[in-house]
Amino acid sequence: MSRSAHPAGPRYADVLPEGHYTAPPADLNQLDRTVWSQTVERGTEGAVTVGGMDVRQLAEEFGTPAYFLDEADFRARCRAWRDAFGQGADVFYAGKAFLSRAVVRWLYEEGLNLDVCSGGELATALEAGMPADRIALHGNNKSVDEITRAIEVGVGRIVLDSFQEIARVAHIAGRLGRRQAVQIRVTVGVEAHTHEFIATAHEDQKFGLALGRGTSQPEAGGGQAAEAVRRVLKLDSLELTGIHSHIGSQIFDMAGFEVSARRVVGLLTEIRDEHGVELPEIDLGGGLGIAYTPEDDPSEPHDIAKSLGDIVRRECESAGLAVPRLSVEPGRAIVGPTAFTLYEVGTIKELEGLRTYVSVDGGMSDNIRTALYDAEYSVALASRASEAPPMLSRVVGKHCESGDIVVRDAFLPADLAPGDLLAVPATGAYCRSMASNYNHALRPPVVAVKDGSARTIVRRETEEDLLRLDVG
Ligand SMILES: Cc1ncc(COP(=O)(O)O)c(C=O)c1O
Ligand SMILES: N[C@@H](CCCC[NH3+])C(=O)O
Repeated sequence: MSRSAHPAGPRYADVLPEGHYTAPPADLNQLDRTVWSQTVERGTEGAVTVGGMDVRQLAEEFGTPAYFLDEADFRARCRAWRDAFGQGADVFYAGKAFLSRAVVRWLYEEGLNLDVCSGGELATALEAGMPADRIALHGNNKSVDEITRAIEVGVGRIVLDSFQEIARVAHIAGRLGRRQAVQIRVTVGVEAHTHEFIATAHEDQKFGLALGRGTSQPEAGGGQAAEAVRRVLKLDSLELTGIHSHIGSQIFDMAGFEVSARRVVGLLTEIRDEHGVELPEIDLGGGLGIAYTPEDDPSEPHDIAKSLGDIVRRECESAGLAVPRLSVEPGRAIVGPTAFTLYEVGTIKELEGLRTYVSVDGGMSDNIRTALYDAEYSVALASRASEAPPMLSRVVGKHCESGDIVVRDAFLPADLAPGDLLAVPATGAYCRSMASNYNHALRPPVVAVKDGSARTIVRRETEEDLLRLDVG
């Protein structure tokens, strides 16, 4: 079989999307530090290693596809966020990005709190020993059971998302004889520069209560949020501790967070003026972007902490407010860069003059983000180095959909062959947690690697797991 590389030059530009870099990287074997976790490197035999372990050995032991999570990198990121925000602030890891018992223990040990948004996430957190007072419960439609369990176990805060929920949480807390600490989630009217499906602070969407007038509750005086504050302050079973805003996800531009901070402090000022109450907390949510390709340039936790801290302090000083305790909820920025997915190449199809389709043994069931958000990823030949010329490739999965794409446009060596291993970096967030059983795929394991040893923290599904649910 002979496959030719596409000639460099204008033909790449003809088939690549506008804005995509058209020149292949100078060295296909080089692992760009911006997208790989800290212990990943190419070993002396040319294969990629993580935590001192060779991917060929990992594939042998754990199979493919599989997510390999660099535990040292995860812990280092937790510490970086913790240290950047310091004692005067709280970092809540957003469990929706990826949650397992091991992760909860690492978070606990590294001094982070946890944001959960379902009964399942809450159960995982509690089972792994996260103290309830370090847990926040989110969600735009929490069930009565979820609210009841959260109050019974004593979660540190519930973030209220609608007028109905104010009444619901108050009723349940009252029935249980508790006074529950709550924040109110507001939409601050910022258009975050990210994919439409993951922007959450413009007013026309399902989350939060609008700072502006809003449309569904015309009776709400100065906006839905102000009305929510009035209602909560009247309820004995609720203790309003702060205001919450989350503007979206995979955001690089800090300007949106600054506007959000300014508007949230503005609401605190209005609350002080109307009710004579100074709320002690604000939460500015998560949403900080990570590098999926070498072109992405995310901010460091230290710079994020400084920029958010400065703006909150400045706004509070000018309004004459005591500076509230700040919290943030990074999910992707902590776990995203810590893992890569390892696949085995199965079939390769060259479409003359267009690109080469490289099919791997997973796909949209282990990474839905490319199909869902047009997300961009990088990919590297991981089981060996190669001196072959670059070949414009599309890495696709094995599912029955032509949209089943893992990496839309990438350069791989032209001598790629079935049996080679490919690694896709930055798949720690929203890949395993959004994985599905489409086509009855078995969801891959998550394997933690550290200091030359590897252990499964979430095991691979089996056909028995699938059939156990099929009780017909
Ligand atoms: C309320 C809330 N907090 C935190 C996050 C975490 O976001 P990210 O993983 O982008 O940091 C999300 C998800 O976007 C969210 O909805
Ligand atoms: N799941 C999305 C982000 C949504 C975050 C949760 N509010 C992603 O993969 O980018």
